[in-house]
Amino acid sequence: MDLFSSQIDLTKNWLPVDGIVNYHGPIMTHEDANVFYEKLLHTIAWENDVAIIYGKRIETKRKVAWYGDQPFEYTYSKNTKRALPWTDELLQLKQLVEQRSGETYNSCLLNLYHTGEEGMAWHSDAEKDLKKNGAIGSLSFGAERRFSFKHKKTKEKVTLFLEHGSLLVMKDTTQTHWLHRLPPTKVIHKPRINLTFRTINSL
Ligand SMILES: O=C(O)CCC(=O)C(=O)O
Ligand SMILES: [Fe+2]
Repeated sequence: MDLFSSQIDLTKNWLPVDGIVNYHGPIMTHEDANVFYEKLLHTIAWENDVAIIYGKRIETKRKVAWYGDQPFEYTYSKNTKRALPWTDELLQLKQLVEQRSGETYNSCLLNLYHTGEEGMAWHSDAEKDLKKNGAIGSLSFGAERRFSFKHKKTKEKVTLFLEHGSLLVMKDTTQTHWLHRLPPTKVIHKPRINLTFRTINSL
């Protein structure tokens, strides 16, 4: 084994029980990650997300976009979106994430957090349209942010940092037993883009 090729153990499971989370660290050069970040910022059809909070329809500051192999309808935060056809950059990134994770995906949800004050609350990605126990490949660009898991029963927490150009893979029973969130923070002022590659059950 070449101990100098990588400091990161890809086989390490960050969850102690009830699921599998592997952090691959950056999977491209810093320069390539910069190019993808700029391209995604300018070519993705970013839209404000809507959420229902205490029965009220609220537009989030965070922006989202949804792409896929087919015009899948995907219900996310009680809001239905139709997937757009892949862009060149998204297809390249999908291929890279598929190679690195050894999984396949047919869709991608993108999130744009303009500053650290935008985040995502505790949730799991286990909507009925998503393949049960399917892998989710999460690519991050821009500001490095903290990402946390919380066990639904024991409330045990696990936290890691998601670097520019990095890949995190959540698989097995992770979504059944664990919540995850992107906590807001006042100390980060730069944007972050996250792509979660997923598998939608197609009819
Ligand atoms: O921004 C992230 O790292 C996670 C986003 C997320 O959990 C989601 O889109 O479901
Ligand atoms: Fe999620």
